[in-house]
Amino acid sequence: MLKIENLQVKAGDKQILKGLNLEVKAGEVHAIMGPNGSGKSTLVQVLAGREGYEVTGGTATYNGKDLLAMAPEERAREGVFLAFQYPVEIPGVNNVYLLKAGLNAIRKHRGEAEVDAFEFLSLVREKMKLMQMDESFLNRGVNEGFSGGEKKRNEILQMAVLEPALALLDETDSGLDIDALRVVANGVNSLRRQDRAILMVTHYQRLLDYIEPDRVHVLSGGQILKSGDKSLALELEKRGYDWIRQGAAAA
Ligand SMILES: Nc1ncnc2c1ncn2[C@@H]1O[C@H](COP(=O)(O)OP(=O)(O)OP(=O)(O)O)[C@@H](O)[C@H]1O
Repeated sequence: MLKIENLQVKAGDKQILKGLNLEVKAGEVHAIMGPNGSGKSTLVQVLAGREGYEVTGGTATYNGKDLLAMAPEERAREGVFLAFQYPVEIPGVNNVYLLKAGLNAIRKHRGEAEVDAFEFLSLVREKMKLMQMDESFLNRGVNEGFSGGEKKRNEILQMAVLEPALALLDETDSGLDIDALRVVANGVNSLRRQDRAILMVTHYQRLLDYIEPDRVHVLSGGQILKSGDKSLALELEKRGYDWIRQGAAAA
């Protein structure tokens, strides 16, 4: 579904990604871990099409298409979804409006009719129940005044309603209390499907106890230095990142 080859990305004067390779197949969940400032957020932001980054080399192919050549809204319509590390507040735009507009844009792109009001409401209610969110959140401004954890739940609610093909989650676990972590993980797990891929950035192995990844990658210094199964995350928890950096430098 997603194939990244030799991706090089700059922001300002800084070369952040320095030849990153990664392949994620449909049905798989991959975790990206790595030290602060290594380029994890940059990777998912560039895949989602955020402005401010310059791709200086390499490719990213999504379902056979050149992802980097697509406008951000085109990527979203084609099923790419990014749950932000720091979800933005959009005062004046209520949550239910955003969800409906997003869903209708995707349906229109697929040549489907707009969602029926009744069908939409029952879909949203079902997903809010899954995320253990009170319905009063629907009529509030998007993330406006939400607590940190509520914003993260709201990101997963959006994802559950929009049903993306490629979900990118940037530190969705940060700032969540223990119960909320379980709720968010349940929400993500409910979206695991053979035709969907999930790429999640996290610092903590504990998220991976709830959402079991197929692959774990260590991004350090702008490259994937090591990949493995979930046992790699346990090893990182014990040993940190230095041994990986040293191993790469020696190679
Ligand atoms: N616009 C920019 N101009 C200059 N440097 C930038 C810019 N954007 C990001 N960077 C730098 O690029 C590096 C990678 O940032 P990024 O946010 O991708 O790291 P990260 O791996 O997600 O870190 P963390 O784990 O702390 O969230 C950082 O050193 C950051 O300061």
